[in-house]
This record gives sequence, C-alpha cells and structure tokens, in this order.
Amino acid sequence: MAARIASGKPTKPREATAAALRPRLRALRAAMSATERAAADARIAGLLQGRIHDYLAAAPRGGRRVVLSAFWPIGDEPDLRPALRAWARDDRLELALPVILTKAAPLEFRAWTPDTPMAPGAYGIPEPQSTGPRTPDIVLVPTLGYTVDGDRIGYGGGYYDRTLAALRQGGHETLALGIAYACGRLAPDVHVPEPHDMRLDAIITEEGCIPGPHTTDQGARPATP
Ligand SMILES: Nc1nc2c(c(=O)[nH]1)N(C=O)[C@@H](CNc1ccc(C(=O)N[C@@H](CCC(=O)O)C(=O)O)cc1)CN2
Ligand SMILES: Nc1ncnc2c1ncn2[C@@H]1O[C@H](COP(=O)(O)OP(=O)(O)OP(=O)(O)O)[C@@H](O)[C@H]1O
Repeated sequence: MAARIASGKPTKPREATAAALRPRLRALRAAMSATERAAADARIAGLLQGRIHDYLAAAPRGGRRVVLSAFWPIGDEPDLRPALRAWARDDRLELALPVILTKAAPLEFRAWTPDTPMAPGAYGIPEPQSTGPRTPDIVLVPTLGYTVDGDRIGYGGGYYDRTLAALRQGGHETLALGIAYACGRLAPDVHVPEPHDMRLDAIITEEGCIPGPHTTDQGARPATP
C-alpha cells in the first residue's frame, strides 16, 4: 500500500493549503519505482478503458464522435500514451490534448492522433500542432492530490478549474475524470477546497475508481478509504 498523507489521530481537523501540500505530494509520487509506475499506468489505462466503454454505451451520440481530452505526461505523471494510441484507432472517439494559448486563461483543446506533430508550448509541455478547438465530452484531468469527495490539487496554475468552469458555464456536459496515483489521496479534513476549485466526477487511480465501482473492468478493487 502506498504511503499517504492522512489526517492524524485523534481526528482533529488539520486544514492545509494546496501550496503547502504540493511538495509532499510530489515527493510521494517521485518515490514510486519504475516498475510500480508501469504497473500503475497499465492499471489506470484498463480502468479508464472500462469507463470510456460505459460512456460510449450510454451516451446518445447521433453519429458524432465523443471528444476525449487526454494529457501529455510531464514529470512523474501517469503516462497513458500507449492507451491513447490504441483509442485513436476507435472511430467512435476523437482524441484531443490541451493547449495553453494564454496564461491564466482556460485551456483550449486540439485534435491529436499518433501522426500529429508535437512542439513545446507554455511551460515546455508538448502540444499538438493541429488547428481548430475541440470541445471535450470527457476531460482527463492530471491530478497530483485528491480526496474521496472529488476535490483536486494540480500544479497550481488553476488551468483545469478555469477550463471546467468555462465548459460547464457554456452549458456543455463534461465528464471530468481525475487521473492520479493512489499515493495522492488526501483525507478530506487535510485538504479543504477553495471556492474556485471544480469537483471531479470521478478519480481513477491504480487502486480503482472513486466513486466506484463504475467500471466494466471486473478486476477493479474499490479505492474506498
Ligand atoms: N501533462 C500535463 N499537461 C498540462 C497540465 C498538467 O497538469 N499536466 N496542466 C494543468 O494545469 C496545464 C499546465 N499547467 C501548469 C501549471 C503550472 C505550471 C508551473 O507552475 N510550472 C512551474 C514549474 C513546476 C515544477 O516543475 O516544479 C514553472 O514553470 O515555473 C506548469 C504547468 C496544461 N497541460
Ligand atoms: N475559475 C477561475 N477563474 C479565475 N481564476 C481561477 C479560477 N480557478 C482558479 N483560478 C486561479 O488559479 C489559481 C490556482 O488555482 P489552484 O491552486 O486550484 O490550481 P490547480 O487546480 O492546482 O492547478 P492546475 O489546474 O493548473 O493543475 C487560484 O489561486 C485562482 O486564483
């Protein structure tokens, strides 16, 4: 079982700001071995595959492709690129990746296939050199820390909060799935969300989906606390 930042006992509420928690969360993630990481990535991709399958089965699409926004991994983030290459072959899906056009603004999403040229954008993150914004139906949200309530800590740019707020304000129904390693779990009394923080619909880690089980992957172990 991965080390966790949990509340102490007796359970006296210990609120901490996201800024204070980030270095500890990064250190926990960096401590994972390459073997652990590879196994966790494969597990996350399998669980995600189940969620996407359920979504495609349930959502009326009217012949339209479901736009799935993923992310290009940076640092110690889960690497879903092998799965992305496989999903790119599914003609019910269109894959997209985030692009930072303006700092401190919502992200834009651009179409991606394994043939799309990539070039470093803001913060040096590789971005697809394709045109035309895509409006995602499903957003995979890179997540450093999370609670079982769906509250999230990212890198502190506020990009996904702004983006999800803009999509939801625009009336677009977007399924926001946090992608994290299990070691990012925080007790709800450790991290208290701020008003701008957008809740995730679910969080997928190598230990399962929260809330779960919402998956066709029968091997899933629920990650309840
Ligand atoms: N893979 C991936 N892509 C993503 C995100 C992400 O979390 N992961 N983002 C999610 O929002 C956006 C980029 N967000 C970012 C927000 C802040 C910083 C940042 O402050 N970087 C520091 C260095 C941080 C460090 O390495 O310790 C800097 O450049 O000074 C970087 C990216 C869009 N693309
Ligand atoms: N909807 C919003 N509108 C305007 N500013 C926002 C909004 N959401 C977040 N912010 C700003 O972004 C800053 C960083 O937010 P937060 O610490 O929650 O980032 P994060 O979710 O960890 O980052 P990221 O999504 O980039 O990984 C906040 O201090 C806030 O000022």
